[in-house]
Amino acid sequence: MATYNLEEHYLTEVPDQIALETKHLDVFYGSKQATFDANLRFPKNQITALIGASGSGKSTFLRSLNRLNDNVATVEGAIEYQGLDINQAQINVYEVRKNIGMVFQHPNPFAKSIYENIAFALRENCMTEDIDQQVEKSLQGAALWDEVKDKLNQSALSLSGGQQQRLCIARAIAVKPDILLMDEPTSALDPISSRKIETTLQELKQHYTIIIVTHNMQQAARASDFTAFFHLGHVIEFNQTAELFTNPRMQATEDYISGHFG
Ligand SMILES: Nc1ncnc2c1ncn2[C@@H]1O[C@H](COP(=O)(O)OP(=O)(O)OP(=O)(O)O)[C@@H](O)[C@H]1O
Repeated sequence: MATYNLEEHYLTEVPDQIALETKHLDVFYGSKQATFDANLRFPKNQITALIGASGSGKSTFLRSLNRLNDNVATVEGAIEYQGLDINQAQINVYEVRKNIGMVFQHPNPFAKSIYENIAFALRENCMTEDIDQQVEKSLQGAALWDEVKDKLNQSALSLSGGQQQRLCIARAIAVKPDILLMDEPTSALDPISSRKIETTLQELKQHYTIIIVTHNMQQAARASDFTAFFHLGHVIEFNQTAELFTNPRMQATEDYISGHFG
């Protein structure tokens, strides 16, 4: 497939602050290439949605951003964060993951109390000061505090799926990352829980840059500021979400967002 020229990615307004940038990112599983020459700039304190058909390389790309593909795939190209290429072998991946956190598709709280889920993450990262306060702050950030403040010692597994996912968000933000990666964080949840997380994202973006993979077009349109469209491993369009959904430049984007794909 031809490489698309995405000099400015069709952006109608180029954002002034960039939190993370990929340059010529290629990802291979053995000899099979899953992501081709991905050049994306993620605007700071904004939500960017990654959309595209199943198998188009969204998760592969997302997981590369905080080195979760180490030992799984070969990732070539640069991932620039705070002036460093964090895709270099000598970079400390634990430090990368502290700054660039991940929330997975299925809520995965530890089989510990609600409190311990967060306190444990803090201790693991040597953040042992004011743990009670940090636990409360993180739960408030994930819009869960009011629902759990009277049962912090109960098992996290006693929470509903939506609450568990917000606990995972609280755990991710407890260690004060800069960037939150989210891989279909609401796909296992009911619509009300999903909407609650979408609302939470709007609060979180004041403090974090968020990159979210979603299959839900309404969610991408409602919740994100920017959208990147992946097609057969290529990023073929990137723009302000409102613009991409109302005025897609590429036929493949139009086909996908209007449901004529596959
Ligand atoms: N661990 C792996 N080993 C080998 N191939 C993989 C692996 N993970 C993904 N792939 C392949 O890489 C390609 C991209 O997959 P990826 O999961 O990134 O797509 P996606 O757009 O996130 O799909 P979905 O929306 O279904 O999650 C697919 O062809 C997939 O089969």
